[in-house]
Amino acid sequence: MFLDYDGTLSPIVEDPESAVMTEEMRDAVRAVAQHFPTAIVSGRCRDKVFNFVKLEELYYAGSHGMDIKGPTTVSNHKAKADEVLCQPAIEFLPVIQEVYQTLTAKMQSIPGATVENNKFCLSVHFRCVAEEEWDGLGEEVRAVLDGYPDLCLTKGRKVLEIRPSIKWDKGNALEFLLESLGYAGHGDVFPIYIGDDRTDEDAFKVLRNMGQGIGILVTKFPKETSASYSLREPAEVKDFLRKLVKSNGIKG
Ligand SMILES: O=P(O)(O)OC[C@H]1O[C@H](O[C@H]2O[C@H](CO)[C@@H](O)[C@H](O)[C@H]2O)[C@H](O)[C@@H](O)[C@@H]1O
Repeated sequence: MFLDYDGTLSPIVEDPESAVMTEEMRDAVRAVAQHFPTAIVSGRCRDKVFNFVKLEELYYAGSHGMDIKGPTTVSNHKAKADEVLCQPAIEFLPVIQEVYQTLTAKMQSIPGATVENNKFCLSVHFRCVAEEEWDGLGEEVRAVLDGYPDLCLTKGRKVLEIRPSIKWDKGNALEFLLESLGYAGHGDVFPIYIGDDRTDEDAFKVLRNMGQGIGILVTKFPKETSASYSLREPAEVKDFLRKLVKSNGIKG
């Protein structure tokens, strides 16, 4: 089971640092993880996601999959429990931290703008910035990045994301996790990936190309997607997780 942290497990809030996971959601994820290897995949940094979720039995893939670590405790399921650590963008760490300092200084002049350090990537949030300032903010960010051709810029929901230009996304993270679990090439494995973000499409595509498992997009509105199913909001994700545990005759 693969879960995108933001949106599927936690609603969007004004302050990115104030995201939380409800106890009910934590219980639902804990129950699933008792029986199926479970990973949280997020654009946020791994430590932060762990602090929101606080479940040691999960795999965590932070920084859009560029920082993957296995569980620190064992679960009931029989998945391979070898130590897992994968950081394909490790050599970018100094440059990302340098750009973080520069952008933090630049964004001070734009009320409401914040720069989030996600270790192997950065997020410049403009959710709280006056709309007439958005273009100027984008230009400032692009001007900083002109000096760093090995970094790229993408746009999310009221957020600009800066990442190393390597071919590694949430889809690669999903493939890496399936391989680490010893599931690659096993036709009897059914991966489920739940996500709400544009960046989750890379993982949905992996499942579609494998012809195995399902991608579930969390959205209130119809959207073009490579996912096979949809759920409307985190509350429906929680119910789905509970039903999944029950339908397997497992006590959650
Ligand atoms: O991969 P995800 O777990 O979906 O993370 C994507 C981004 O999530 C966070 O941003 C989102 O939440 C913010 C606060 O609620 C909101 O302002 C923003 O619009 C959302 O995209 C996180 O802060 C980013 O670093 C992640 O990249």
